[in-house]
Amino acid sequence: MTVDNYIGGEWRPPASGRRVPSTNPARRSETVGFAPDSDRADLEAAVAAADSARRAWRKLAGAQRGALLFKAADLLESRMEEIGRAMTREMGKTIGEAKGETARGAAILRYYAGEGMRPVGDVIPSTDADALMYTTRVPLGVVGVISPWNFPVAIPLWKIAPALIYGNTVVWKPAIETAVTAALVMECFHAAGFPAGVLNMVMGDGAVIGQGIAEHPGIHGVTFTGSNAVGKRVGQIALARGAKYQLEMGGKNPIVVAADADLDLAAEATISGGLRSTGQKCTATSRVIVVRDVYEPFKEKLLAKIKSLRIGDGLDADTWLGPCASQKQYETVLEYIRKGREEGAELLVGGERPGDPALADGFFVSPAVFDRVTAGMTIAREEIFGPVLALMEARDLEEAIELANDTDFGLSASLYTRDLANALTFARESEAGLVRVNAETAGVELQAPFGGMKGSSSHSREQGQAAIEFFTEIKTVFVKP
Ligand SMILES: NC(=O)C1=CN([C@@H]2O[C@H](COP(=O)(O)OP(=O)(O)OC[C@H]3O[C@@H](n4cnc5c(N)ncnc54)[C@H](OP(=O)(O)O)[C@@H]3O)[C@@H](O)[C@H]2O)C=CC1
Ligand SMILES: O=C(O)CCC(=O)C(=O)O
Repeated sequence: MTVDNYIGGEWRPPASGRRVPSTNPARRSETVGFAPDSDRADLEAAVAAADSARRAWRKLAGAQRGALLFKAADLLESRMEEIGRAMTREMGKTIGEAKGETARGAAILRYYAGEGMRPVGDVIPSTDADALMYTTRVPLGVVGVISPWNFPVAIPLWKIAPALIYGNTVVWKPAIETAVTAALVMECFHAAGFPAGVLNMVMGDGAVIGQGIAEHPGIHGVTFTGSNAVGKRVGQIALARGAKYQLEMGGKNPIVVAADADLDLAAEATISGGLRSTGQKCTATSRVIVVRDVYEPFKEKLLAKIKSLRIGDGLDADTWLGPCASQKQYETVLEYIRKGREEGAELLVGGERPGDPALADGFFVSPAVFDRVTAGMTIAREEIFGPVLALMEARDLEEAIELANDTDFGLSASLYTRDLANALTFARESEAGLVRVNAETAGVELQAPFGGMKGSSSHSREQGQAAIEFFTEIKTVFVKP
C-alpha cells in the first residue's frame, strides 16, 4: 500500500515526492507499505486546512460532532480484521492484541462521541443577586497530535477523539513505523464524512514534522506520547511559544509480590504485564520486586511459565510473543541485556535470538529474566521497552515499596497481596499515576484518567473525563441583565 497524507479532506502525495518503506519486523525483507516523507510544505498545508475548518467545526452542536465520531467507530469496527493485520505486520504485536486494540479504538470513539452531550460547566452563585455567572469550555483551536508506533490505533484515538468532540481541529503526525495502520484509521474518518480540514494527517520524519508541529504558531496545543528525550523537547518548544502541551512518556513500572500473594496469579500478571506486546508498552512491568520469603518459589513459577511462551510471527494464531517492532528497538533491547550482564545481574533465561530458522529474518528476542538486580543497575533505572524482566529482592513490604518508588518514573505500579491493609498501604504510598492491586501494571481503561507522576508525564492526565482539561479552556461568564 502506498500511503498519502490526508489534508483538507483529500489524499495528497508529499510535496517532495519522497517515500520511505514500512517493513515487517517479523520478516525484515517484507515491505508492508510506503509512507510519505513529508516536509514543512505539507505541514503548512495541513495547518492551513485545520485553521480554515476550525470556526465552523466549533460552532456545531456537540451532538453533531458526536454523530460523526459514532460513524467513524462503526467503520473502524467493521474493518477490525484488516486494521489488526496491518498493525501486526507493521509493528509485530500478535493479531489477537492488534484486533483487540482496534476494538478498543472503536470504544474510545464511542465514549467521546457521547461526551458531546454531557455537561461542560457549572453555574456559580454571584455576589450580585441579579447576575448569572457560569463556566463553559472552549476549544484550544488547532491541536497537534504526535503519536508513537506501540499502540498505533488506541493512542492517536484517545487524543484525536476528545480533541474533536470538544471542538478542536487536528493535525496528526503518526509514527512512521505504523504508517499503513494510520492510513487505514484515517480512511475511517474520511468515510464517516468529517468536514474537510477537521482532521489532517501528515507523515514524515519526527525531527521535521513532529518538531514542526511543536514549533508551529498556528498550532495551539500539542499532545505527545513517546520517549522522554523527545517529549521533553516537544514540551520545551511548545512552552517557549506559549502553546499548551501534554506529554505521556516512559515508565519503569514495578510489580511488587508480597509474602501473602497468590504466587501463580502474580507470576501470570508479571508475564502478561511485562511481555505482552513484547514489553513495548509504557505501562509494561519491568521491575519485579519480590519479598524475600517468597522470592525463590515465585522465581521458579515465573521461569516455568516463561519457558512455555511461544515466540513467532504475530499473524500465527498460536504465537504468544512477537518480534521487537523495529531494528532500532531490537538493538536497544540487546544493548540493555549486554549492560545487565556487564553490571553483574544474572541472566536466568532468554535474551537471545531464538534458534528457529523461520525466525531468522525478524527482530526476535527470547524473553529475558535477570536475577539479583539491584537498584543502581541500568536495567533497574532506564526504560527498556522490550521483553526483559528484572527480579529484585526486598526484605519486607516496606522495603519493596521503597524500591518501587526509587525511580525517576511514576506511570503504573502493581501489588499482589491477599491482605487489605497491604493493598491500602500500597495505594497510599505508591508514587505512580496508576496503582493496581492484584492486577498487572498494564491495562488502561479508556473511561479512567491515565498519566504518570514524576518523569512519566507533564503531570497531566489523558482519557476519561480528564481529557477535557487539556483539550479545552475554561471561560467564566458573568451576565448582568
Ligand atoms: N510512552 C510510550 O508509550 C512510548 C515510549 N517510547 C520510548 O521511546 C523509545 C524510542 O522510541 P521512538 O519511536 O524512537 O520514540 P520517539 O519519542 O522518537 O517517537 C514518538 C513520536 O515522536 C516523533 N518524533 C521523533 N522525533 C521528534 C522530534 N524531534 N520532535 C517531535 N516529534 C518527534 C516520532 O516520529 P517518527 O516515528 O517519525 O520518528 C513519533 O511519532 C522506546 O524505546 C521507548 O523507550 C516509544 C514509543 C511509545
Ligand atoms: O497499558 C495500556 O493499555 C496502554 C499503554 C500505553 O498507553 C502505552 O504504552 O503508551
